[in-house]
Amino acid sequence: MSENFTFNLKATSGKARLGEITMPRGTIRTPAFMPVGTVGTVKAMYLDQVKEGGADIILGNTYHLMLRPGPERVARLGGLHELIRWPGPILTDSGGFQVMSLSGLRKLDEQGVTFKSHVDGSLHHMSPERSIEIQGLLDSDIQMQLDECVALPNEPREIERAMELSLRWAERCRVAFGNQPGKAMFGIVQGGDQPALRIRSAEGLKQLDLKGYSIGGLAVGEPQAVMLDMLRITLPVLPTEKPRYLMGVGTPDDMLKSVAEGIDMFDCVMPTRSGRHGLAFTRRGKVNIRNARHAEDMRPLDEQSSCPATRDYSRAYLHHLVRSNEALGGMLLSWNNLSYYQELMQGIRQAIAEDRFEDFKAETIEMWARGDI
Ligand SMILES: CNc1nc2c(CC[C@H]3O[C@@H](OC)[C@H](O)[C@@H]3O)c3nc(N)[nH]c(=O)c3cc2[nH]1
Repeated sequence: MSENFTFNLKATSGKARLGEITMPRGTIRTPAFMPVGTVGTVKAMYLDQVKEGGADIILGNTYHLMLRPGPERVARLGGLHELIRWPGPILTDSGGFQVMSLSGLRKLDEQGVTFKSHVDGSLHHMSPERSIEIQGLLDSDIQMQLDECVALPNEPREIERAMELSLRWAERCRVAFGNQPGKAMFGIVQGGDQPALRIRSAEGLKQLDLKGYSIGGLAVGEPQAVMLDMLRITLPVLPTEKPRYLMGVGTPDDMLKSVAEGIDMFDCVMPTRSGRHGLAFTRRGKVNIRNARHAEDMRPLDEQSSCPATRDYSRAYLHHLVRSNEALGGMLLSWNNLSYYQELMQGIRQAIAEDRFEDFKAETIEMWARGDI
C-alpha cells in the first residue's frame, strides 16, 4: 500500500487503459466497477461476498448518510469503514445528485442547496464546504465535489449556469479538502450535451490539478450515442495520468463502449437493483427469471461460473423465490449480477493487458446480442 493516492497507467489497447490506484486502504484495479453501497450497505449482499466477488472499492452516499445515521454519529462510531466492516477504499458521492433527484429541493444558490429530507421532512442546508466536511467525517477515501447535475434534454443556458456553478463549487471543495495525502477529491465535469460547455468544464477543473476527474451529468436519460459523444469530447481534454470516473454507468454494453473511450471507473445500481427485481445478468445476456418459461428449468444460470448463486441454483428455484417475493431471490440474483459485472471487468482488464480489447468488446457484445438463453 502507499501512504499517498497514486494512479499507475500499466497498459493501453486503443484508448482503453489498464491501471491501478494505490492508496492506504488498498489497491483498485482499473477499469473498475464499484458496487453501490448508498446507505452503508450493498443491498442484499454480505460485504465479504462483495470482496470475494472481485470488488476493490465500494460507494457510499453523502446525501443518504447525512440524513441517517448522520455524519457526526458515524464519526463517533469510528467512521464508515469501521461501522460497515469494509476495510478497503470507499468512494462517496457528494450528495448533489440525490438532492436534485430525491429530496424536496427548496433552494439552490451560490452558497449551496437547501432541501427537505425525504426521510422525515427535516430541513437541511448543504454547501460545498459542508459536503466535504461530511465526507471527511465518514472517513471517505475518494470524495466528490458538490455539483449540480441537470437533467437532459435541457436549455443550453441552464446547462451553462449549472456547469459554471459546479466549477466554482469545485474550487471551494478543493480549498475545503486541503491536503490529505492518502485521500483524493475528484472534480466532476458537467456541461450536459453541449460540447463547448464540456470542454470549458474540463479545462476549468484541470486548472485545479485534482487527483481524479468524474464525468457527471450523463446517464440521466440521454441516448447512449450522446453519452459516448460527450466522452469523445471530454476525455482528450483531461490529463491522461489521472483516473476518469463515469458516474452512474451502466449496462455491460455502456461500460465496454466507455472503456473504449478511456474511462477507468464505473458505479451503477443496475446489477443490485435489477437483481432484486428478478433480472439476471449472465455472460450470454440477460435472463428475466420472473418469466414463466423458467418455472421448471432445472439448469443453473451458468454452470461454468465460479459464483455459487450462478452455478448451484436452478432457474426454477430462482423463479419460485422471485415470484414468491422471498428475500433469498434478490440476494442470489444480486450475488450473481455483481459476480458477472466483476467477471466482465476482469475480462476487460485482461484484454487490455493483451492489447486485444477491441476484439473482446466485439465478442462480448455479439455474445450478448444472441440474447436470452
Ligand atoms: C444513474 N445515473 C447517474 N448517476 C449519477 C450520479 C450519482 C451517482 C450516485 O448515485 C447513487 O446511485 C443512484 C450512488 O450512490 C452513486 O454514487 C451523479 N452524481 C453527481 N454528484 N454528479 C453527477 O453528475 C451524477 C450523474 C449521474 N448519473
